[in-house]
Amino acid sequence: MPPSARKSIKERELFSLTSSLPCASWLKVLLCSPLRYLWMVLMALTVLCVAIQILGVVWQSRNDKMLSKKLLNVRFTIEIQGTLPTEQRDWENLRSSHAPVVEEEVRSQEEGAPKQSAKENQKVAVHQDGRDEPGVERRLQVHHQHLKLSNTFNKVKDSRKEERGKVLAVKAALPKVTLGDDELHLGVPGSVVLQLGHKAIRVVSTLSHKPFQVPLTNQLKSRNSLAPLGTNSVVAGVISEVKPGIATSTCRPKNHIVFLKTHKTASSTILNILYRYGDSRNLTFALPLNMHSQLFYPFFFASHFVEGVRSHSVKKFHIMCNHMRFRPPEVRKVMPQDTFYFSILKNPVAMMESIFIYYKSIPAFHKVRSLDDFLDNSWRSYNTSLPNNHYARNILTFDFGFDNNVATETPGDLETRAATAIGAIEEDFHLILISEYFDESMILLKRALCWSLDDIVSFKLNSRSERARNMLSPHTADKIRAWNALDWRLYLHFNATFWQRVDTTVGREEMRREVTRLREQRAKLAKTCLKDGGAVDPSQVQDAGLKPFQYGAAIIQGYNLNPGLDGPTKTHCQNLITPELQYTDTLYTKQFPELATRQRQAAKLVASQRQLGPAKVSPDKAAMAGPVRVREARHSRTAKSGPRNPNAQNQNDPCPTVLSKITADRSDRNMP
Ligand SMILES: Nc1ncnc2c1ncn2[C@@H]1O[C@H](COP(=O)(O)OS(=O)(=O)O)[C@@H](OP(=O)(O)O)[C@H]1O
Repeated sequence: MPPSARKSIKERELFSLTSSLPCASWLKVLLCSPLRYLWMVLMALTVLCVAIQILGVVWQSRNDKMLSKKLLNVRFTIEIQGTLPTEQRDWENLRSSHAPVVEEEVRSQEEGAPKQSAKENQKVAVHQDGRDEPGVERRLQVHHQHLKLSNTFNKVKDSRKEERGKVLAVKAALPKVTLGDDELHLGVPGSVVLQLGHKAIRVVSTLSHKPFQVPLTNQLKSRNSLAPLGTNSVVAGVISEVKPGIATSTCRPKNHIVFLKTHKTASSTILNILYRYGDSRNLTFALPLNMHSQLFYPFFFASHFVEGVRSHSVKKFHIMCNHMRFRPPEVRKVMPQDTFYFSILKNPVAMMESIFIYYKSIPAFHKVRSLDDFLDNSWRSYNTSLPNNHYARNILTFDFGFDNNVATETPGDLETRAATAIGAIEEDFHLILISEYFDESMILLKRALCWSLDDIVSFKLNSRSERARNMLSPHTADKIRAWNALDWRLYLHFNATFWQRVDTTVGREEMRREVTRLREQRAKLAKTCLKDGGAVDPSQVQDAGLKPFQYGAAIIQGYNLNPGLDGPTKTHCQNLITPELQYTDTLYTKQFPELATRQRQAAKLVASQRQLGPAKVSPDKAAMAGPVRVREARHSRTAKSGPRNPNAQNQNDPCPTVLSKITADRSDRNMP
């Protein structure tokens, strides 16, 4: 039907156009209908939707391809062993400055689907050995609390854009989680936790099919140019099997270790732990030259103090842990680049009480009647240029390699010096433990080194009998804190960072549980090994070879073994209670059998010559085992000839003549 006259000219034109078209009449109806514009819009939308769908399919298939490529290149084995501690150090250094940023990032990303993530996590844990582990949600939550930032995070964010995946976080030190007596190591320091934006599969693993380069930043550069932190950090791997929703993890025990053995801080107990660990695995110790018991303390450490360095007879050292005055560049000449550095501090108040008894013979303490007497008249009895007086003041600061004397009347100087020491220690050490929280310290150490509970169980060594202790008044405690102001600041700082670390890496609740397990294990061992269930006075120690070194006015306790022990149990029990000096000799003999024979012969010769002169050894000390007795004999002589001012530059190193003299009679043990 032709359009009516009322229809507009436009419609008429349209009609004439459509009538000429070779198409169906419904199209003509459509185009001429008053709703034609609506129809046209609808058609356009339909075309748009189809186009979007097609694009989506192409996009998805591209993502699929990338995901499978990525998963094929994820591995749970760290191929380049040496890089891990370096990475951990990165994280440690970066922690303070960047943590809030990453945590914010992690929070904002997790808030999107918190429940889903947790649920998936629960399903996804798998043990290093491949066993599925149930109930890991809580641990993974703990683990997520400790996500820390580094530049790596930005790097990963970039890669996220490329890969269209979703990076959840980069993590500093993935914690081990404990499952009964077993431990699940949730990864390695520097692991990347990925949430790939694909079908809700969450992969927790170490990433990278190619070297994961971390940009070198100021924070990453160590003050002493330690490892070029972050560079060449490679965590490579291949995943053999990917189960959707399965988290994977790994953590490799560290065995390159430096322990700065500070004085009167429970360091002999830690030394015993390290000795047993290394001994049972045939690791090589950086032992003092010529069978000495200390690394020529109180001289600043020098690499040639270590047996095997100058002779090049040892190619690689694993553990260095004898008393030394720390000097980082020299230590690094001996130890591998990826070495883990740790030490321990003690409250200077309790420490001073112990030191005063133990080192009563040093010039500073020799003539005073009591500790209060010394503190009140230190201006008279404390002469910095006399040998061994460094024991009397800020001994921690001294051991870490700093000047222990400070003018307290100039507070600015004190604060600057304390801050410098703290900064340097933070840079040089991965972990600082606290003697007052020994068991908690061991848990932190266990986690940091990726060791087992059995590795860190110990008995208290080098402890004084109750009879040789003095109560201190609050006033005396105040005086000690003022006198040892540098040590006090160190202690306050590292006590705080210790608990921060507990909170951020373990959590108080989990720490309590782990400490309980450690104590149970210790109690079990004590029942098996110890005759009297605990320590006894030295006079009651039956095996002279297990008698601890006695010094000053202290009465240092020892242990007796349960009768009837044999085989590996006896060896294990015996190692647990072997005092420092005896164990050091044993290890030296194991590492350098020929040198040890020669040293013993030389020592015998010196001892027999000395017998011609007046004997200066007390009956109690004379009853000790061979090596201890020899050391004891030389001890009183060298105490008098120790470095006069160990802080002076020319005292950094014993000069060759002094060294060869010391070497000849193995008389380095100025003080225990
Ligand atoms: N496990 C544990 N927990 C807490 N305290 C402990 C532990 N082991 C040893 N100790 C105490 O540490 C003091 C001895 O320290 P050191 O072994 O470092 O002394 S030394 O410098 O090697 O001579 C010594 O302190 P005092 O007894 O107050 O002198 C030991 O009792």
